[in-house]
Amino acid sequence: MAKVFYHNDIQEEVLQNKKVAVVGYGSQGHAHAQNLKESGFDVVVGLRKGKSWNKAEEDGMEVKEVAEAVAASDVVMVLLPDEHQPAVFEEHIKPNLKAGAALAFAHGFNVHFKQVVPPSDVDVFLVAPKGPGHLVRRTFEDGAGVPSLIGVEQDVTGEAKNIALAYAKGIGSGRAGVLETSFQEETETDLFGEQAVLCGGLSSLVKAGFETLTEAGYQPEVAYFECMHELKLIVDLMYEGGLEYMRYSISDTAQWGDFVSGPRVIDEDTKARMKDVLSDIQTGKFAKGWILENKVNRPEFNAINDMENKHQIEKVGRELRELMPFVKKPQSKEKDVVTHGSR
Ligand SMILES: NC(=O)C1=CN([C@@H]2O[C@H](COP(=O)(O)OP(=O)(O)OC[C@H]3O[C@@H](n4cnc5c(N)ncnc54)[C@H](OP(=O)(O)O)[C@@H]3O)[C@@H](O)[C@H]2O)C=CC1
Ligand SMILES: CC[C@](O)(C(C)=O)C(=O)O
Ligand SMILES: [Mg+2]
Ligand SMILES: [Mg+2]
Repeated sequence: MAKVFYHNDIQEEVLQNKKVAVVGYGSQGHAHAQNLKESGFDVVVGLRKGKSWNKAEEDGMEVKEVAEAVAASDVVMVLLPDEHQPAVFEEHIKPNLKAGAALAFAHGFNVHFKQVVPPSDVDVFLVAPKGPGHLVRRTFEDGAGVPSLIGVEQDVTGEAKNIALAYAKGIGSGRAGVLETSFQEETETDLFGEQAVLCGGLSSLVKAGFETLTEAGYQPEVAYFECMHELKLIVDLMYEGGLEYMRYSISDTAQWGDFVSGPRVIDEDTKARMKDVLSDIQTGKFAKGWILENKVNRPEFNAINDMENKHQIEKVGRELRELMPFVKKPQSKEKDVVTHGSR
């Protein structure tokens, strides 16, 4: 089994006398900054003036322009959207990085695909939480945490791994487990997971199920509860006890249906297409396409996003969730207004 580091295995002194700049205050940024601060570390948030700046100040954070925050810090965690990192890095981060400082990321995309080339006199590591930023914060507040991967790309001080471990502990990941990886493995597995399973695969599965039922004449509300709402309840069981515990809780009829019909829906052809998705990630084809899409201001991204938000499952879901006050209002609602803002 891979070595997994937990809270008590990790020494945090190596980070205690250092200033940490968290650049960006979005999904990951607000969680890292607040968790690290509450873990007793000295944190400054690096931003441009605007929505996130105001939010970070309201949350009681010390906030500076990116260049100023970087110049004042020993560890610089880059938590900007991946597509904005190269420009901000060139203009504001690289010229202000102190020799011997550490440059850190929560995803290896830009370093692995050489969109960001760090100077040779700094440590470079990643601490990549395996969960959405809002859950990095929420689980921390609940006394738990989200697991993280750490990886070291450059180690000029000889302390890069220990700093990465202390950082991971500071955001709460020591409570869930910290695993060592490389930038390549983190980048490729993270992109694959979000495309084939967690986001792309799942949203396509949910929509296909909803459309199959509604096109057969069933009520959209019934289809929504069946294919979207109940998914969380089923996944919670998998999170707690794997497929086995989920299958223990469901009826034997459902379990038999799982065994005989699941492989009819997700079959060897699906797996072959998953392998194609993985191959496009490994060869850099996906990254090239995403970088180009951003260079031309995202026409395809925006068109698909508009269309997806108008899907019947979204409309019926909004109406039904209004009637379930116990369902948490998504903080990401703000994302609709701010685009990539202070979520
Ligand atoms: N989202 C997630 O849960 C996960 C993300 N990651 C990784 O973490 C990193 C951050 O992602 P995520 O948290 O989603 O990012 P967000 O899209 O939430 O980041 C938005 C933040 O970046 C700021 N920002 C954007 N452009 C600039 C700029 N030019 N100058 C200064 N600040 C800017 C925004 O400020 P403003 O309000 O001024 O626009 C805002 O504070 C990425 O590498 C991602 O892959 C890793 C694991 C999970
Ligand atoms: C699953 C999507 C993710 O990789 C994440 C929350 O871990 C991301 O890039 O947001
Ligand atoms: Mg990701
Ligand atoms: Mg991820």
